[in-house]
Amino acid sequence: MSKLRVAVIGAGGRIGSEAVRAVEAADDMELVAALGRGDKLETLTEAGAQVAVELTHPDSVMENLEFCVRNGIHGVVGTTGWTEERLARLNTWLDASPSTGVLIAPNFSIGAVLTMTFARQAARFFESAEIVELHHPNKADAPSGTATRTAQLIAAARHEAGCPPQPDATTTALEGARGADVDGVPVHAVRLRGLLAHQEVLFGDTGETLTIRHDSLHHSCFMPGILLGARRVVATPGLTFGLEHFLDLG
Ligand SMILES: NC(=O)C1=CN([C@@H]2O[C@H](COP(=O)(O)OP(=O)(O)OC[C@H]3O[C@@H](n4cnc5c(N)ncnc54)[C@H](OP(=O)(O)O)[C@@H]3O)[C@@H](O)[C@H]2O)C=CC1
Ligand SMILES: O=C(O)C1=N[C@H](C(=O)O)C[C@H](O)C1
Repeated sequence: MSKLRVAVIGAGGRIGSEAVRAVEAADDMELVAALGRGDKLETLTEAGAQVAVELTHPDSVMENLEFCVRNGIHGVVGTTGWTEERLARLNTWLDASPSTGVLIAPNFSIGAVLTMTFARQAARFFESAEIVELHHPNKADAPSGTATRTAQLIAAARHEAGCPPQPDATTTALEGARGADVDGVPVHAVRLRGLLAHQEVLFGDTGETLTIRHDSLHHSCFMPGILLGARRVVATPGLTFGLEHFLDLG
């Protein structure tokens, strides 16, 4: 069987360099291009890439994806900074290239995906929910893509269940003291040397709290998700948001 022809964009970065090694080590894949900043996107088409793994920066991802989708190259995207407006633009490109698939995964680690799933399940049972995400200080965006997605899932589950807004008697506060408001869920971002990527989802109700915590300790934790995404996206046209859709979680 022929190998899947995979390229990595952002190949010199923290996660990109790990992804290069993971693709090279996968028996069913061939690394056909490894692009850094300033490299020509045409390298992807010249190399015959079927899938591009995009791990760059929120300022770069849109231009890279537009090129990929326009040229029928499937995308596996870990880069963060997604907004409704950006997703709408991406969907417009995908509409014009209907056999192309793009997976955007706010987090490729299985533990983080499960954290989001468990948080969504727990959301309707507790009056209060807050998120603390903790990352290395080189991270460009806050709150993290994972925390934003987790908050959106919690908010949607609470809305579906008819939960009222969370209790919060704060009337005076320093700016930022109550975190960022993501669909009514406060999200607090810590940036600390020594950390990689960590998240606590805190739920509270009368007489009890529930904390779901996940820790990414090494970039290798993202690799099984990236490789799975590359294998599945080639047969999944359109936009898939979240690795959970490829995990058969039930
Ligand atoms: N979904 C997930 O599971 C994960 C997602 N991420 C996300 O991935 C992204 C990258 O993170 P991280 O590796 O820590 O960041 P880094 O800054 O370490 O790496 C990004 C790399 O991309 C390069 N780059 C920037 N723009 C381009 C471009 N247009 N073309 C090619 N290369 C480019 C950078 O080059 P230069 O240094 O010259 O700027 C750098 O080498 C972030 O958005 C992060 O949040 C990270 C981990 C897991
Ligand atoms: O920048 C990072 O490091 C990470 N970014 C992603 C995010 O914003 O959620 C995934 C993970 O948290 C690591």
